[in-house]
Amino acid sequence: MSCFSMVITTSAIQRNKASEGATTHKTQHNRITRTPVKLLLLGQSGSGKTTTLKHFKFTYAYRDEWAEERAAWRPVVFLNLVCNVNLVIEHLSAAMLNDKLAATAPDGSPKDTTSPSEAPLPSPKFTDEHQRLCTRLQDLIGVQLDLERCLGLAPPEIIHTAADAAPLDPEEAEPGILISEKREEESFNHWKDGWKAALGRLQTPTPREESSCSASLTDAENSGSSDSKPLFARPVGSRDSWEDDIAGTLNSLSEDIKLLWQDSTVQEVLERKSVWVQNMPGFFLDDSVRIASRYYRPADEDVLRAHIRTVGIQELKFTIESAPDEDGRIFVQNWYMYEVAIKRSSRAVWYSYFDDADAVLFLAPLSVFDEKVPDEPRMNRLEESYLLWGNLCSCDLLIRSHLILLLNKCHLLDAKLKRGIQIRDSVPSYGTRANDFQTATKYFQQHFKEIARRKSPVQRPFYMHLTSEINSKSTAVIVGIKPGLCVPTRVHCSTIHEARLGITCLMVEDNRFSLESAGTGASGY
Ligand SMILES: Nc1nc2c(ncn2[C@@H]2O[C@H](COP(=O)(O)OP(=O)(O)OP(=O)(O)O)[C@@H](O)[C@H]2O)c(=O)[nH]1
Ligand SMILES: [Mg+2]
Repeated sequence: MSCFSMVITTSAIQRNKASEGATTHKTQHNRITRTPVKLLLLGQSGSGKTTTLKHFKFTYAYRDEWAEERAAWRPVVFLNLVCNVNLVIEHLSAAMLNDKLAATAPDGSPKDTTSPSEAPLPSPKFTDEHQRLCTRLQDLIGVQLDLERCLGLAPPEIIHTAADAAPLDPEEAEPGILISEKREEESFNHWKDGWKAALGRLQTPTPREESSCSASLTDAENSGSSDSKPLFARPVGSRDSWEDDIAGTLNSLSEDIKLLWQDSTVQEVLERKSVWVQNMPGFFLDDSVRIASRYYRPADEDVLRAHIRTVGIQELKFTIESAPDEDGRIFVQNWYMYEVAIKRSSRAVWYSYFDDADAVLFLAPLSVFDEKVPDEPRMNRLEESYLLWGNLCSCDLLIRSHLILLLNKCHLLDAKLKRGIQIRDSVPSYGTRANDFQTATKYFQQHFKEIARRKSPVQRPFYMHLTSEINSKSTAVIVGIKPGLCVPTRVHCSTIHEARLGITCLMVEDNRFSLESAGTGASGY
């Protein structure tokens, strides 16, 4: 079976979008429709699933479609920035309070330490200006609530209580992972009709779907409607007016936000608490002045960097066409991609809905090796990825699907290691290996490979890539699963390349094309 992948850089895509009008001979050619491709995107929260979808949308949507989508992300960027500020203020206020308490304590000693065994550090130098900043920026708490309400964000995920919880699979039951299967199923039932309706739409294409190249990022939960929706619900009423109100508030606080983020004491407070805001999803503090300008409109890069948590299933459809071959044939192929944001406990229910998936793209961020799963403080995030990956590999229902493992956020991993963060402190099995990028990625790759070997009911190949999904200079997207896949005309490739061994990456950079066998990827087994 042959497989190949295509890696497209953002800059190349933009150039190609600029020349969209160039393909004018469609009607004179024989159009041959190929079997659709169905791709599943899985991975823990924040692993980069939506970002991957955005890459595809960015690649295949017409300019006006993308422009509309991009504009719709403006309030999400606002929300991300406001959350960044509120997080910083929270830590600053706590540190100032701690400082005050220490000053009034009988021995007058500051309480801040880097670790209990270390001597107390001298207190950071707080001034009245810090207090004033906290006061002036406190309006942003209300702004955050307004934005969340206006964006129609879903309530927090189901909270698993010990009372109604039971381990799903005794083999997998680990301390701190008690999950209510019943409540997950209720949640699943809430949106699975949307999934069925989505399938219905696939069977009766709308005129838009029949057009030569269309893309729509829709929310399967609301798929009873034929309109495509952006990734979140828009509020009723004049969107421009509430967005502009928020833009006005941000604009009036722009200078304070900048002062806050550039303040050395604030940086010291965050560092002591090991709060790396810059590594968190949706970090925009370095761009606060630009974003808080009254006429701000998101750039493509902002959209890739913005984060809003996906609930349920997101669907992206697009059609790609080959360039006409010598016989004047144009191959047309529909692609359906689904981001599945469901807890691991409900996999038994939902896997059956995807058993015909051609491939599963599993995203596992490597930079999270020292982070905990929110709401499950005893679980390491890398450990969660291992669990999810093991579940996927062992699933009989998905046995026919190709597995592509993207070890994502590599540049963040590199940055953490360069800051001196020791992997062995969070991953004891790492032992005394060198704490560098190469050794670490080799170790993590080996671990994922080993899980696949142990858990797969039958031995099958899978493909592994090191990626940075928001780094447009490196791997951006991977497409192309089936033999004979159409190569989109938009990237001006007229040849279909088949890989002899595993995955081949088609590199498109600065108008130059090259094929790289496996690139940063590696096959399993
Ligand atoms: N620095 C960095 N950030 C990334 C990378 N890939 C994704 N992100 C960011 O990580 C955040 C989360 O990415 P998403 O694509 O929304 O993650 P997701 O898997 O869809 O998350 P949920 O919908 O919450 O399950 C976003 O702010 C992205 O911009 C990466 O390679 N490097
Ligand atoms: Mg998502």
